[in-house]
Amino acid sequence: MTSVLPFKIFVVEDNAWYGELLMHRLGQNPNHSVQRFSTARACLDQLSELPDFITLDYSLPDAKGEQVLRKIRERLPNTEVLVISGQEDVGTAVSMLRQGAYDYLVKDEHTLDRLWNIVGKVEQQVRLRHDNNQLRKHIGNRFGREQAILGEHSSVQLVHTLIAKAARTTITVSVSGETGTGKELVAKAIHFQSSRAGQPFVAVNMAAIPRELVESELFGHEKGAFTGAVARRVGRLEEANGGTLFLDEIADLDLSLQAKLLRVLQEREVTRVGGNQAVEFDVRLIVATHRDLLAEVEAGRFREDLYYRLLGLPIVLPPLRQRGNDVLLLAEAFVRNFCALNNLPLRQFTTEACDRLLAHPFPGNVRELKAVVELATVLADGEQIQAEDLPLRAGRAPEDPTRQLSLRDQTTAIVQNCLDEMGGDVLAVAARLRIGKSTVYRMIQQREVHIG
Ligand SMILES: Nc1ncnc2c1ncn2[C@@H]1O[C@H](COP(=O)(O)OP(=O)(O)OP(=O)(O)O)[C@@H](O)[C@H]1O
Repeated sequence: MTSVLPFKIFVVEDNAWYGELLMHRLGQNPNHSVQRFSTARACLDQLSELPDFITLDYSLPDAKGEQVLRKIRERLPNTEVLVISGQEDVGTAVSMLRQGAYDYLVKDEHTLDRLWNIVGKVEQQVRLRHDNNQLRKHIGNRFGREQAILGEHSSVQLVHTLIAKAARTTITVSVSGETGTGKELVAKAIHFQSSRAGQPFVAVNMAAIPRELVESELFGHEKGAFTGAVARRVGRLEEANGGTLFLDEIADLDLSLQAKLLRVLQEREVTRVGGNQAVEFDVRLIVATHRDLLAEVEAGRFREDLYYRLLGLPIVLPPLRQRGNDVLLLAEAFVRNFCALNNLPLRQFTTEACDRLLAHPFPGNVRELKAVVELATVLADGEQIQAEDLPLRAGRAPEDPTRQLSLRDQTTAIVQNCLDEMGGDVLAVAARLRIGKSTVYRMIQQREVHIG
């Protein structure tokens, strides 16, 4: 924040003389814009002007300090309120501080100096917070320009539409897709397109944290909560407050922690490990997995209630091999960026190189494609990237988890295979597979398998 932006102060004081005194002192800083109100109502009516700081006389003609403070904090939770009282009363001071007052001053000969120091500190904090938000917005804009989700395939266009829809609200989003398909990119795009762009984006990968540390990573811990907890630590949920929490590889979360996460999400408050005070939080949740979460539910590895709590708006990222010519579009974009970044003359793919890229199954998806074309750019001798420059390893595309065969389909395939091998001899098949012959006969009767 530059010094040109005024720091807006409301002085709420019914004693005209004292009010003028406060205004005069605070107005000595040319960056301060100070307004005085002699009643609580007049101040509350003007809160839409978004003051940065409020000094509040405890005894106003139309309300007591507690009521006014509560109303201000409900509407402007980030605006600091300094209570100034004519009487020294420890009980009142404690109660006001508990309700979130920044400080409590008693009117005496030191009040103006103390007020000056406090306003200086708060102003610094507010300006820092503002700078921070500006920076985050700037990073967000850069993210938008540099980290665009590229692709013309209809499936990618649908992803764009869903991202825009998700960004308009705080709905939970569940992103699924094989490794390297861009799940984290989608999560960031939603965050940076949403009104939370100026707030934190916190990503946690469930598969990357040792099981015994997941709880304290997510929910935080108090000092001494367990061996090694040498200091209090704020959890990732609290860290993401006001912003977006991205839980990657959610299927790897332990069953016992799934129950705890569900509770925390439902109550919208979290208690640090070893602590006893619940802290409220406000986060948009985005989860991702490369597994079929419903299959995990069916297999008893993922809680059904949590599944439905997390499903929200599902976004499915298709594997690269199902995105047609997007492979070439992405490959060219990656080469262009890589050449620009390394001051290399632009390299083009030969027709054979394009054919090889189109034929490769890319089990590592976009991440693999990026690595392959960047290496090829380095390896290429001339201005063209030849098919031989592409370091493509022979690999099988991973099974699409949503298309995995059910147990029944697999049984049918095995029995059919065996029937074919044994020339339709039901008894031999039953003996070999150690299943009852009536099972095989029933499958034939129900036309699940056939002889010959
Ligand atoms: N459509 C896309 N356009 C441009 N870059 C992409 C696209 N999709 C993915 N990428 C890039 O591919 C890489 C992998 O993407 P990302 O990390 O988002 O995938 P992921 O699905 O979260 O991977 P994992 O399953 O391993 O966590 C990143 O460098 C990302 O920028």
